[in-house]
Amino acid sequence: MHTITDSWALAWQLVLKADPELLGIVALSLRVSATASAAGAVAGLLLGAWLAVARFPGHALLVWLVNTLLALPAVVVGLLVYLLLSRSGPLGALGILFTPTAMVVAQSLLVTPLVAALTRRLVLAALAEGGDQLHTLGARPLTAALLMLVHDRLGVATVLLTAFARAIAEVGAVMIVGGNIAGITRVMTTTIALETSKGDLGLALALGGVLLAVVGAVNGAIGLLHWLGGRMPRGAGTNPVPAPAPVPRRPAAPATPGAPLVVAEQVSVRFGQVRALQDVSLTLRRGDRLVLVGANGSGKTTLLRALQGQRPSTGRCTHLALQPEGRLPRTAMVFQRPFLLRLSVRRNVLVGLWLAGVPAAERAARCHDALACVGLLAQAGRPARVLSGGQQQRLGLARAWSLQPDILFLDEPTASLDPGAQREIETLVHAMAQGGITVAMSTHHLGQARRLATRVAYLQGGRLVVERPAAQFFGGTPLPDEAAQFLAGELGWR
Ligand SMILES: Nc1ncnc2c1ncn2[C@@H]1O[C@H](COP(=O)(O)OP(=O)(O)OP(=O)(O)O)[C@@H](O)[C@H]1O
Repeated sequence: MHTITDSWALAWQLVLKADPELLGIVALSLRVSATASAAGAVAGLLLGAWLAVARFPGHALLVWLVNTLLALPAVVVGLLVYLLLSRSGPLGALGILFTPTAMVVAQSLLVTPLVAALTRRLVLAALAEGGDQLHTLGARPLTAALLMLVHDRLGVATVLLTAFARAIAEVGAVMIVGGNIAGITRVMTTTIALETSKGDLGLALALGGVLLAVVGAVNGAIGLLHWLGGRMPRGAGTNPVPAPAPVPRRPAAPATPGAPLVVAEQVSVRFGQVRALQDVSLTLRRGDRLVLVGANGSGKTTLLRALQGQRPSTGRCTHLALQPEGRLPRTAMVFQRPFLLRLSVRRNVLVGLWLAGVPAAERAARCHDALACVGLLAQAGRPARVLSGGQQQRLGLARAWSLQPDILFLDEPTASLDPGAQREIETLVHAMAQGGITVAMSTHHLGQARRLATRVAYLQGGRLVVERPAAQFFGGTPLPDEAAQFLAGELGWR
């Protein structure tokens, strides 16, 4: 017990005295482990992100291997690197055995599987939340995975800190490939091992305390940076939100209204045993504001996604060239809860433009116009995730509108908004449609469907029961029984 209390006092003395030999050892420990962590981070982050999205024969085996290597003993890594770098080994000609470089190599190998395994889990969790939405924005799987690393920077920092701690605390690898040469390869852990073997347990424990203090200081510095980052001014957060500006009209193209843009033929979608859509045939025409209605689970979202381009199980959805432009229509999708990256409002729009391949020179202006159009210009510098639900949805619309879509798909865009925010979104959608965008959306609000739709489609159990011009759908023309009952039930309050 005495040894432990004495060792704490000794640790403080060592730190306060700033002993030059100790400082040299601490500096080398930091240099070796920080370099190894950086090298392991580059390899591990890329490997983990790739493993999260890649699919190939043997993928599961590789994931298993990486996860198993988490338990790789440092001594084994040391021995392997020793055999590689020793004079008779394949890399012996490099002459780096018993140098800090060899220690960096060994520790990099040790931390790479750790970074890769943790990164893969982190990316998978983020993709489960927002992968689909990044995909509809045009992100390829690996791009989406790498974007998630930017999105979850705090998670990545934690992974890297874990790797650094694992590196600086290991003794087996650095002892074998470094040789514990005083002034050259002696680091904190090898010094502790040496003092232990000499029987100076108090000094060994004191050095252990210093090592913990060093890691604590690194940890604290990262926390401080994060805290300072959070306090940086980020634009006018408390400014009153200006009302949405009138949506600028697109340059008037001599469009052919009513020309077919998307033709769905006998489209069925299955999820395992669930038949989400059954033999749906539908044509979306230029200038339509098609609104899908139906109970929960009736297939509205699935149909919107199929119309946007997700491959159905059977049947087909064909996008036809715009007339007279002669090119395929551009599409964008807005979801009930837009997935926003942990970046500023402005950067969220810019990332969407980047993913869509918009030239860099155009992005800033298009981003500015889009934020102005939804009344979020004053919030451009704020973190997107601190916006209110209605503001986040307007940002989702701005991101979609900035892509200059010909068809805008909106999946229950006002489902979680208060009546005021709902009206704001409706006004924007209406204005975008007036500006020449064809709209297909789903909603549970029949009042909204009545206000926005030019055509209404009613789905039930994955089947398209009826599709009519809005005036006929709501105007008392006889409807199939199921649709009539739905309308009567929903509009019973009238
Ligand atoms: N990824 C999926 N995996 C498994 N089943 C799914 C998936 N997506 C949808 N489904 C199922 O397909 C059916 C149709 O779902 P969909 O989301 O299209 O309906 P919806 O009309 O949009 O519902 P809501 O109004 O509640 O959003 C449901 O039974 C749903 O559980």
